[in-house]
Amino acid sequence: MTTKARTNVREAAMDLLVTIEKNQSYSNLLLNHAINNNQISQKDIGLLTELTYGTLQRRMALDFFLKPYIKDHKKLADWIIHLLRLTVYQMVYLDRIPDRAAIYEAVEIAKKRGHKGIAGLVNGVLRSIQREGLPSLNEVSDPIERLSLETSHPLWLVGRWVSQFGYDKTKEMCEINLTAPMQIARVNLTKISRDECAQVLEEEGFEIEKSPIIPEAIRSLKGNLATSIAFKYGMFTIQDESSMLAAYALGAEKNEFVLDACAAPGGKSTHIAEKMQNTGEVISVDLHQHKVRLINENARRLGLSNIKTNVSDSRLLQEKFKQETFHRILLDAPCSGLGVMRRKPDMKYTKTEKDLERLSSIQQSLLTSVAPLLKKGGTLVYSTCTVDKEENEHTVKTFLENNPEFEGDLSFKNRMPEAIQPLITGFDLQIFPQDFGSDGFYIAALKRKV
Ligand SMILES: C[S@@+](CC[C@H](N)C(=O)[O-])C[C@H]1O[C@@H](n2cnc3c(N)ncnc32)[C@H](O)[C@@H]1O
Repeated sequence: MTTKARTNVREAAMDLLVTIEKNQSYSNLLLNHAINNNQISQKDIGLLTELTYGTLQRRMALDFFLKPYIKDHKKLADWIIHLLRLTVYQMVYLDRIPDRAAIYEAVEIAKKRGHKGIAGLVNGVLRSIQREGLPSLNEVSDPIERLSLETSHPLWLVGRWVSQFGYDKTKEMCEINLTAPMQIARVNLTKISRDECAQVLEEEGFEIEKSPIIPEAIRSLKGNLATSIAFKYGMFTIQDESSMLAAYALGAEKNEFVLDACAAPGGKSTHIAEKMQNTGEVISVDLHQHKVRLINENARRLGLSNIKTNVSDSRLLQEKFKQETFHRILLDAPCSGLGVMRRKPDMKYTKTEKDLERLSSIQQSLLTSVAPLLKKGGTLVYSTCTVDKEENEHTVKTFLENNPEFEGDLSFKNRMPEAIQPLITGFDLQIFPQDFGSDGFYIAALKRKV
């Protein structure tokens, strides 16, 4: 890698970090945009991703390290702060980059983007850190505050998780959230077997491993599966293993009539439709036209003709469908997404406790509104990609208290993949990211009494 290319990558990472923070926009979307716009070479994509995600992931710890060396944080332009964070990230967490190289590159960027004085300041701060070392996190005596800083999770969230799940589980979760997630795909069994799909991808140059958890899932050890020819031919869907469990819990059978009430972009609808072997009908509803278009595109790519989409507010579906219409209903509710922080690290700093309260009331009203559409004896699955008792257990408990014609479905364990069954004791399941390395996810299976 030439020095010039490296400078460009760091500068691109710095610009990305500025934009992500300013616009509070999604890091994954902006990263792809930056790769295409800056014509980042294939071999530099890895470094750009690592620098951007790593600096975002570790932001609070990096600020803790920088604090004694910056007199007035507020006086510095945003890009200088991001440049300093980015460089300290390399110095602390990336062994393969020598400190002097990281500092040299930062000073060059500061010269180019600012003036001599700024370059001197950047050089001074970084050289002092190199000479005097980092402040120790052991100085923080409160264990919750220390964990929050060490793993860069907001204090309110760490405190909330500790009170809900205990310190040890929270620590494991915060630590795994700092690691890069694997890319997982669900093979479209209506088109091809898992073995055949793995072989096709290996012939394309990917390195594939079979999921030990989900019988139709594969893991990509090398390469972005979305760029494969097999993807274009609809042989698989990119989806996390935890998300695949929702269709298992629902257990839809051939020729049934199924509602997916919050369906876009269609990850679970298409899984359900595949499990029904392209028979029956899946009604896939979402609030937004542009998102519903994605469900249609995915269904087309996968060759599934048993999905019918509908742009609606699912709280109003009783105006469109008669009571007791569906054999099964999935409500994969809008949620705080605390289970997918590894994929969207910027989210850690934008979510607030208020968001969780607001969501809990939306989830409650969605559940109450779709429930009457279920046939007697039918199955209702409630799921979220979050780890929070208010949005999960509490939402379901309140629903059951107010709707005595529903009960927990204890038989759902038998429908789940074998590897998951030992985790299930009742009618619901909270998956933590540290359980299998998959996303944090919650599923509750309910039944309408006959
Ligand atoms: C967790 S995402 C669904 C992911 C989807 N099930 C999948 O597997 O691809 C939640 C979805 O709910 C939709 N949504 C939010 N409020 C809604 C409402 N009142 N009615 C219908 N859809 C809603 C959002 O637009 C979002 O696409």
